[in-house]
Order: sequence, then structure tokens, then C-alpha cells
Amino acid sequence: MNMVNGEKGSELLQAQAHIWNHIFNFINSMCLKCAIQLGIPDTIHQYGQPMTLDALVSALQIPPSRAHGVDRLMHILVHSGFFEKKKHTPDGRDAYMLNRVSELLLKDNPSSVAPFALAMLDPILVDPWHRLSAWFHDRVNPTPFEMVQGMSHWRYAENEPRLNRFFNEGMASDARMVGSMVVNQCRGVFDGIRSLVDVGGGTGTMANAIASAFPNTECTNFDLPHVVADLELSKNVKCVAGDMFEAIPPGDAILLKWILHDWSDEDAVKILKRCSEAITKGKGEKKKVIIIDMVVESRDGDKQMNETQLFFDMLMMTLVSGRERNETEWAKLFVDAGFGEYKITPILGLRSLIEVYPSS
Ligand SMILES: C[S@@+](CC[C@H](N)C(=O)[O-])C[C@H]1O[C@@H](n2cnc3c(N)ncnc32)[C@H](O)[C@@H]1O
Ligand SMILES: O=c1cc(-c2ccc(O)cc2)oc2c(O)c(O)ccc12
Repeated sequence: MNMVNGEKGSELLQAQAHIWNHIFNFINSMCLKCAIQLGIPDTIHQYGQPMTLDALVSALQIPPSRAHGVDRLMHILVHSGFFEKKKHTPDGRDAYMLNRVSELLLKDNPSSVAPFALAMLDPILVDPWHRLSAWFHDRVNPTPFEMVQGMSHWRYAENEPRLNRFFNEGMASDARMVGSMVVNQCRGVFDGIRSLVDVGGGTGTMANAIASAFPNTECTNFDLPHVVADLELSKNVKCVAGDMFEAIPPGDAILLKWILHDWSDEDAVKILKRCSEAITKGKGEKKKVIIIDMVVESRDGDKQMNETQLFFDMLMMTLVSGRERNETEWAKLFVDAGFGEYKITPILGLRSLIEVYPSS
């Protein structure tokens, strides 16, 4: 039988479509970036009602000769779930509305993902992906990022204010969402904690949220000097600059949100040992390390969740010599760093809150 006829032929065409879909996946990312840069989500939001193409083109100040482009851009963005389209009541023309996804792209949404999207899709962070295969043969650079930029992601952020700003803003918007969930849904985690240090706390959003929900807990935000320089934090939050591989300020509890997945097992154990020293010096009775990170697991039937876990693991390998870990891998880190029991609370979607206790 001819290969391109019958069942074999249809399998072949399906395989080809699958490959095309993956080749062109970057078009989804680039259309998203374009929509954010043009300000489409904010423009529709400010309009306050479903917005026709003409109204959108005019508000965006795009020349009428490019209106067909906005039409086609909106078509793919509706298809990929970023906006809703409905018939405009008086004349039956199409009109666009925000949905829960595009609300997360609004500039004034405290949980906006827009800064992250712009940072991730900037050539600085896209170029390393073009070097991934070369990196597998490279014996020198810890990450594809370092291969391209000649320095680590953290050093680069220190020298490049634009990346530093986008990255810190992206982290802060995530910390606003996670901070409010943690202080509302996991209050018990902070019971009896007299002092807490948020290690690698970025611009202090988590420390501020914890300090305002638990005024009796003395909170410290600890990060690299260029991150904490000129920070204005709540008046009951201390700010300390330093290197977590050298020493961590003392506290009953150490918070590590999205820290350990940035590092290899060897470095993660070093950080945990510094945490162990810091809680030993804490003055309270109750002591623990609180980790907010992903615990990789196979989620039956949820292809998107599984794929997102894989994306994050690749992101950690490409940008920052880290990895995502399953429960067995986490448990090994805790044992190697000399800790005792741990408790995982899977409360933050793809991420969990892990409490790790000193060995008795
Ligand atoms: C992925 S971000 C997480 C930020 C924050 N914890 C959050 O989740 O919003 C990692 C943080 O670790 C900080 N960091 C990296 N190396 C560090 C070091 N050696 N000592 C202290 N902080 C460090 C970075 O500056 C950055 O703020
Ligand atoms: O470089 C990153 C990017 C992210 C990231 C991107 C987009 C999102 O919607 C959320 C997060 O997260 C990172 C991270 O957690 C980390 O520890 C290092 C680098 C990055």
C-alpha cells in the first residue's frame, strides 16, 4: 500500500501536524508578548464594555491600514484563550472582552504576570534557548544562560537594571498572590514563630505580608545587596543584605520561596545547612524551615499541569542551574542537610508549602 494512503497516510499527516504545532508554538508566545506591548488587555479593560475591532484599533492608535493585523492577532489570542469574543448588540459585529486569563495581564493587577512575560520573552532570556544543544556538549558553563551572557543570571541581574526590574516585579507579583493565600489559608504554619527570615525574599513582598498578618512575628527580608538596595518595607520589617551561601540572619523560621529550585542538589544542601545554623540561633521554642516550591508529581489526566512542571524544570536548567524535584528528591536534600521530619501541604496549585523541622 502507498504510505500516504489509508490509515498509515492519516497517521503520517497527524504526525506532521504535531510537529508543525510544536514548530510554531513560539507564535503563541510572540502574539502574547505583542498584545502586552501594545497594551491590548489594559485598553479593553479601560473601555469598560465589549470592544469592537474598530474601537480597539482606534484606541491603540494603530493606522487603519494595519487593522487587518489586529483582527488576525485577536483571532489567535481568542483561540488560545486570552480573550472572549461576543457579538456586539446593536450591529452584530464582533467585540472583545477580557477573561480570567487576560485579567492577569493587566498592569494594575497586583498579581499581574505581564512583567514575567516581558522578561521571559526578551532576547536576553530567549537567546540561551538557542544554545541549549551546544550546552550539552559544553563542559565549562553551568547553564546555557552563562554560555551566552558570560555570567550567571544573578550576576547579570546585578549589572542589567532592566532585567533586574522585570524579574523583581515578576517575583513580587507572584509573592503578592502567594503571600495572601499563605497568610489566610496556612495561618497555623506561623503559630509560635517569634521571628522569621525570608531568604532570597526579593523586594520584600512576602515579609511585608507575613508581618502585617502576624504583627508579633519579627520579619526580616534577606537578599543580595543590589536587590535590597533602596527598598522601602513596612516599618516592622527589617532588611538585610548578604549572601545566603555565607550566613543567614538568625530567626525561628526561615522562609525559602522559590529558592531551592534555582540550585543544584549540592548547593541546595549548602543553603539548607546555613538555614539550620540560622534557626539554631533563633530565640523561640518552635523552629522550622518553610519552603514554597514545586513537588513534582504526575497529575493524572492533567496534561497542562504536567507540561507546566516540565517547562519549569527546563527553565531552571537553562537559566539558573536548578531543577524541580519530586518528594523523594526533596526528602534526600533534607536528610543530607541534617534535618528531621517534614510535612508537605499541597496548597498552592503547582507548588506546595513544605515545613522542615530540625532533627531531635
Ligand atoms: C527566584 S527569586 C525568588 C524571590 C522570592 N523569594 C519570591 O519567590 O518572590 C530568587 C531570589 O534569590 C536571590 N538570591 C540569589 N542568590 C542569592 C544569594 N547568594 N544570597 C541571597 N539571595 C540570593 C535573588 O536575588 C532572588 O531575589
Ligand atoms: O526566570 C524565571 C522565571 C520564572 C517565572 C516566569 C513566569 C511566571 O509566570 C512565573 C515564574 O520563575 C523563575 C523562578 O522561579 C526562579 O527561581 C528563577 C528564574 C525564574
